Amino acid sequence: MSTPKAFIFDLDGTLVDALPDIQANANRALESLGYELRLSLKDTQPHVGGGAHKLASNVLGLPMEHDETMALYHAFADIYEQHPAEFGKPFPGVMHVLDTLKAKGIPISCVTAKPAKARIKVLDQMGLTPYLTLALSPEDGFAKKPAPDMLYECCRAMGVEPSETVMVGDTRFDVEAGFNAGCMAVAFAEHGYQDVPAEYADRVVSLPDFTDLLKLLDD
Ligand SMILES: O=C(O)COP(=O)(O)O
Repeated sequence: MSTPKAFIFDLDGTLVDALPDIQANANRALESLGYELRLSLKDTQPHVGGGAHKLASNVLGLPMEHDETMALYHAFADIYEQHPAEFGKPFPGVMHVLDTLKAKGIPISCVTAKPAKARIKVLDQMGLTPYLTLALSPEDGFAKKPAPDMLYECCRAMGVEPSETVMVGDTRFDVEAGFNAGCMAVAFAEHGYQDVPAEYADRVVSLPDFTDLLKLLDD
């Protein structure tokens, strides 16, 4: 494999351990709407990666377009903006990887299902914004992962082709988005919230340690 010219990272479960913030904010949103239901970390984990609207639908067991789903989605997004990084932090190795890529002049972008305003605050508060050429959420006007649209836009902004770019994620949405975009490789962060989808196991670069990503670079 030739040396990648750019990297695109998923946010939650890949760059940032956001699960405790997602849990806390989902519970605040449920409480604000009068539900008695509360989520444990374990309850919350399977719902990360598909975005806040899908999380609301899954948690309530109601269709996406249902009024209660919409109300929980909007409450969650608003509350997340007020509490973007109470517990979460970058995973071990993330800052080293970003510093190394930056020092080598390799551009980096971020594509997430997270609501846009929450994403901006999370990236700011965790000190990640200065590393990124571009960060996008579906609310910015793009189809959700696994559609490749946000990845294409990031490649345009970074001045590279998808075939010169590595996608790094921790869910099926990320893996499929990377392959749908025609990325040169898809890397899977094992510190994230899901196991690598079995049918992709032999096609992804697995990262037991996040800094293994740097092995894709020439010295
Ligand atoms: O489900 C979420 O909000 C997180 O999405 P992400 O894994 O694409 O960052």
